[in-house]
Amino acid sequence: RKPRNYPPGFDGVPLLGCLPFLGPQPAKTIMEWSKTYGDVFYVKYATQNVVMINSLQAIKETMIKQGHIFSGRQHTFITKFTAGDAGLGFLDYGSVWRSQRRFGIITLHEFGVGRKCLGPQILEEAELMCAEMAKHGGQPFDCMKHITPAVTNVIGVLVFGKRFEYDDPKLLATLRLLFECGHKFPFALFYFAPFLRFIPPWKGKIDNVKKERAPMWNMITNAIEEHEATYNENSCRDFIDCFIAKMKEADDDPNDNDETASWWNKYQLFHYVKELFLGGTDTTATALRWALLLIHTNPEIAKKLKAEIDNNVTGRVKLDDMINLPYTQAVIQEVFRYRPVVNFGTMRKTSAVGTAAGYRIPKGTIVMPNIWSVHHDPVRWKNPEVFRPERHIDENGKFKKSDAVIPFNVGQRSCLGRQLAQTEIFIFLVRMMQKFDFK
Ligand code: HEM
Repeated sequence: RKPRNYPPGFDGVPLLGCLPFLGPQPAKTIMEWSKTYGDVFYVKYATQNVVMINSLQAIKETMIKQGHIFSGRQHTFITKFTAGDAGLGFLDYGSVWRSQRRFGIITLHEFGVGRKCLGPQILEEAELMCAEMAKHGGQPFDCMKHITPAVTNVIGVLVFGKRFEYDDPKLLATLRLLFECGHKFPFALFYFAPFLRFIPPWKGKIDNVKKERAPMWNMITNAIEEHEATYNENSCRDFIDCFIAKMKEADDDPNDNDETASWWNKYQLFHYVKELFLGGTDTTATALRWALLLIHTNPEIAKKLKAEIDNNVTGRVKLDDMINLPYTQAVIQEVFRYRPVVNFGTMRKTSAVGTAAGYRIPKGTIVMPNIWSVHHDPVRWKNPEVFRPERHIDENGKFKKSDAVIPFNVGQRSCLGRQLAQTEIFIFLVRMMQKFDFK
């Protein structure tokens, strides 16, 4: 029996729920279903009901206005397997998540995120990446082969205080794992249908990730040990050092019974570091890949973009140049609108009873925003399936920042790495456009 005033929805078939009906583009299918059920409705994923939020208005109503209710996470077999139920992204809502999140924001800011001084660091990596790309001498190549290591190195510098050479086995092991996890691992399937882990071929996928992740996990463990051995409280070199400082503070105050204090430990540090790599690399690299593909397949847009950059940026690009590049900003915003990278955000769980579009959402409900449907809403976007950066330019030729383009989701639980990703995408893209023609 459904709880009172529960949203309408779709149960599908026993055991699998709606899974057999989602098709190759689930976000598009869910958007289609919203025509029948409305902005807020439930679907059964395997055996679990998930409330889908399909409009900007309902996403703001739940994730911003009722952020204290709609910001939890559920722990399942797969969150334990991939994230140890630690780190940041899979912590449930509450004081521990809040204190770890605050630490993440402050520490990233300390090392330049959200400030102009980050620009030159990223530019240095962009230069090295472009040099690798130039070695192909104009012949076709897989751009991800160069973008992913470069983006990984940006996180590496923030977290470990150093970058890797592109042929370093440690970097290559990290990239292999990113590929295994990011592209081939059906996380959502295991989240909703954990029983599949006992059944071939799904069991094989779990075993494969276990094998592939060992070198990266060892690398992080070794880096933490090296940092501990060389730690100097007068000079915090990177994210790991800042976390060690917190661990020492907590050790020095054994009377501190606050539940957040016990989370300053090595297990948490390990999972936090791992998550910055796994959450921040493939996403940013994929956004850049979409940008290159869309520029390449739209020669008029490519020409306009290149002309703007050539006319307004002298020499190496700086973050200060952004203000003079409205069309470039429009292209980036349109890439995010058109292909949002993370269509469903990350599953949220309600920590108390909430409301959405007039329905009652019980405590403990899994809720998913459909970012795709916000970005392809035909009422807001004329011809949403057309890639058209001009829609983000106003009548005076200025860039119009849109609060309806939400690739990082919104509210207190939105992406921790938003500013970092946006800076990287701007610098990498402009530098590639300065160096190459993507014909
Ligand atoms: C284009 C690049 C990126 C996109 C599209 C993206 C998107 C997202 C989305 C949709 C979420 C879920 C937020 C929610 O539940 O509402 C998220 C969470 C998160 N992202 Fe990103 N992300 C990107 C880059 C990064 C980078 C570079 C980092 C690393 C610094 C990062 C770290 C995280 C973390 C730690 C969380 C969990 C936050 C929490 O639960 O408090 N992301 N991201």
